[in-house]
Amino acid sequence: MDRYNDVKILLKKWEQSFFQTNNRKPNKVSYINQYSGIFQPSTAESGCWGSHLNRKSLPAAVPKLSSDDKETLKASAQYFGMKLKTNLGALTKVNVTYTMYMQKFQLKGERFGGGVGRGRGRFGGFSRQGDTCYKCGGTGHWARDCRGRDVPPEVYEALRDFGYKSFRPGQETAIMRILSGLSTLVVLSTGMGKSLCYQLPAYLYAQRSKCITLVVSPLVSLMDDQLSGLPPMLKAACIHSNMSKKQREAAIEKVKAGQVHVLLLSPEALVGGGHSGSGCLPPADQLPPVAFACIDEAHCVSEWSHNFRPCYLRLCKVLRDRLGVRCLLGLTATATLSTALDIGRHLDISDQDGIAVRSAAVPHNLQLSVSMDKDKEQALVSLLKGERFGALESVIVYCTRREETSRIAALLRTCLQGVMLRESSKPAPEDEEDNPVGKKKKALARKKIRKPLKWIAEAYHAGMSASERRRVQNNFMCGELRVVVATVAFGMGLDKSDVRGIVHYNMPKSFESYVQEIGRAGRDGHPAHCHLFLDPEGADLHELRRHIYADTVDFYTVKKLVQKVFPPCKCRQIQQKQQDLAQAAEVSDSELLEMEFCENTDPHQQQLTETPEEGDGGLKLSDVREQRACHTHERAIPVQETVETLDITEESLETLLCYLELHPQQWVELLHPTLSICKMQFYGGPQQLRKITKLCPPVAVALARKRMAGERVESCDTLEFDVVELADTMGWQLPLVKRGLRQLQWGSDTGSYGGTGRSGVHVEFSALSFYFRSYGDLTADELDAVCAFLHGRVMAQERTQLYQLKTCFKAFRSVAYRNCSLCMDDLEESRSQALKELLRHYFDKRRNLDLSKHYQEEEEDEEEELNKCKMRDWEAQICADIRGFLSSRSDEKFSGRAVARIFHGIGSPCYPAQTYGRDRRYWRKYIQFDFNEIIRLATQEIIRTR
Ligand SMILES: Nc1ncnc2c1ncn2[C@@H]1O[C@H](COP(=O)(O)OP(=O)(O)OP(=O)(O)O)[C@@H](O)[C@H]1O
Repeated sequence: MDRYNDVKILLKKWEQSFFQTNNRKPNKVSYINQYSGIFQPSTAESGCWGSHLNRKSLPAAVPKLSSDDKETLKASAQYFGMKLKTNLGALTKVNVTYTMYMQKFQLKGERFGGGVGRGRGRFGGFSRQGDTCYKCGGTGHWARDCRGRDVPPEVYEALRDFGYKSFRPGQETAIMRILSGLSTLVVLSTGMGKSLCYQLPAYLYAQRSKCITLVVSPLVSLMDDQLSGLPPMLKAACIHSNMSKKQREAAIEKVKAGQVHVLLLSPEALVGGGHSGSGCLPPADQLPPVAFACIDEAHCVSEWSHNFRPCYLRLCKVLRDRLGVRCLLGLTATATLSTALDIGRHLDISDQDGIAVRSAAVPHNLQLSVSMDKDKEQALVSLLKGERFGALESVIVYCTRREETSRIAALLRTCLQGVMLRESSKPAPEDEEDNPVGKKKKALARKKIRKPLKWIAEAYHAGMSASERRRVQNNFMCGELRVVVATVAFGMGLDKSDVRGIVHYNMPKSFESYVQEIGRAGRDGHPAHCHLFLDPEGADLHELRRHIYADTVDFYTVKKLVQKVFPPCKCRQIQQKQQDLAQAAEVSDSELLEMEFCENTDPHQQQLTETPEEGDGGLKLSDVREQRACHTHERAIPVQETVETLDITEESLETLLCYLELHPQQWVELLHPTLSICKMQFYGGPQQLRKITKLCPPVAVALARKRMAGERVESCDTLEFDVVELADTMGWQLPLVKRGLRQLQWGSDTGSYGGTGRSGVHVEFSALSFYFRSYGDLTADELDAVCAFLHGRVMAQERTQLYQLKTCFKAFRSVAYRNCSLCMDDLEESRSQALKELLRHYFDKRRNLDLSKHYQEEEEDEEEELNKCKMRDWEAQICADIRGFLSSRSDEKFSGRAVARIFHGIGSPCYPAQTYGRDRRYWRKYIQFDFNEIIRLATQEIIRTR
């Protein structure tokens, strides 16, 4: 009580002085600040930059309290509890969180020239006067209010070590945020120096303590190049699914031994999926602490982005939950403001500043033009001979289709034969001159560029052999090849700063792609030219629509998937039975027993208590669980089998499951992909199997289920079952069941085989599967709602993309020249500026990510009306062709969607382009007609011919 009175007197004094200084009573925040000020850390983990105080290292950093401290704390908690109308537990939680937070900032303050807790007495309250700004090391303000541009000398030293004199726009802000442990999204155009934003902090962190930086990049084929391109002072390794197991293990050993500063990972290597099975990284406690994680091509996180990759969503979750990473850095060259905000949400960037690092969409040194030529081939040749492009040494011509690249390359070789390059002068870029890395590159480049031009034009696409692609790329890199005619596969990760021209022979699929592709020119800051040929008839639009339709799924397929994801369970019946029994006035002994049995064997109730709550925001599984009979089951659907039965790609399947997880009611909770089928062979015959059932309950249950399914088990010496379903039924955790089954191969009490110590039991797990938790008691209405949601979501995505495509077409058309002769020598600066303005507006305007409604509204426009008329005129002919196609393949089964895909020239897992593309009578025949209309007509015909 004495202590309480002491504390009370002191705090009353504080309240008075607060009133005098601030002319108001302390509010809730002031109380919490004051309360937390009492509980100052007496120890601090020294020598770190703060952000790798992640989950792993935080508990160690919380100071130990003396008994005296505890008394004081208890007394003050009592006082503040009264003031804040809260309980001791809540206050302690606030206190500990706050202390950790403060500790991090103090450490940063210390790093940047400040001192820990300076100017703050034991009861001195929380005064910003004594705190140091983590940015400039000064006192009297915090970093967010810092007006100075001072960056600690250590950071500049590191910048010089990297060979640069100054930061480029955006780099400093991003680097300082990362060094402060604040998650950040960097949106900078191609070649603006995004890599430095992770390389420099990784270097500084590694200098300070033994920690690693994770860099996740989707460009697996380029990872080795990325690795060799890192500055020499950064020791790095990479792990991706194209590596052999031995190579991966060697890389992991290096990481564990602390020999690596930066670890490059493919998303699949981190989260599993694809053919790599589970992720490749060992558990967090076997790795050095993770300073921060960098996610390259971060737009793949946003489900509405032009390049959404479902495994990117799981990526953030894995980084946080499994590796304890708290600070994430997202890098992207193309994200509209709305997409950036969406990515920011996934990266948990709460403050607007964290996504403010955005640059103008198009670099100022690029000159843009568009033309609508009738004869594109002739126009391209003229353009490459003209004033603007005639002097350019390195040019990339982008085409949509692979076949077209070879044709155009051959055309250019013929038409540009003997045409001399026009004169051009090109001084060395300034900022790279003085740095050792830049100098080395430059010297190398000069050596290579001196080689005379040997080849005029070559094709490049993903269908070519790896060696052929390498040859073309190398020739282009060293300046021996002038023009590469390529699909978008060329250029990702291309480190050639003097590409002088980009020509789009076909329209790109979105503004994002356009900006990304033109961004490959003029990375050295010198003028570069970009030209786009827009098909006046809109043929490119039809081609690109095909790609959009390739990803969509019809209602029938959605329904089949929903049936697989939510198979019915017995939880509702069990619950009903329990309620009936409880309500009965007289409960017989036997009923009681049965009830007990139900309680004990209801795995889902049991699992509920064992399952950790995950995720945040929205109405989650945990909320819905309260109201349901079923508390979710663990399920697995084999990837390959599902791809074949539903005829959709693995990526589309994963996307659909992601949509279900992202729904406010979180219909499923995705877990790490797993091998779900267990095959067991008992070399000791049925006798050995029976013996093992007594030792291993999962085997007993598997055998019992087999018997219940009506199979004869007496002479059985093999078992095959879905191990996920089995573990769920038993209420056991899957890893435990799997481990138990695996151990049977070695157990001495399961029998010895041939005296080898082996038990004579062979256990094998196969069938990589999507593994998730889902409900089994959804009513018919709920299942319908899930189907409607999923299909609606797919359609919204389709319409959004179609709308974007159309907007893109209209924008390009609005600034297009009638033909390219008007801009092949001179360029009207105003048109180039107008296009840049359109792009800036597109990237900077905040809008709804779901643009499907706009598409519906636009559908009413003249063009659509015209298309509808055209469809009506052609309907009879299309139906006749559908009938012809179906009768030519009468022994095969088709859905309306499968037929529409063939008529649009879209391959699928069950109807591949290699087979169906051979019949030219139907393949791609109706590409200019609405895909959904063809589905409708085809479905009609299929029903009629049944
Ligand atoms: N502060 C700097 N000063 C001078 N040059 C720099 C600076 N930062 C980066 N660079 C140079 O800019 C070029 C492009 O950098 P980087 O590859 O990091 O760009 P990027 O934005 O990651 O491009 P991409 O989107 O193609 O991956 C490199 O040659 C690099 O050396």
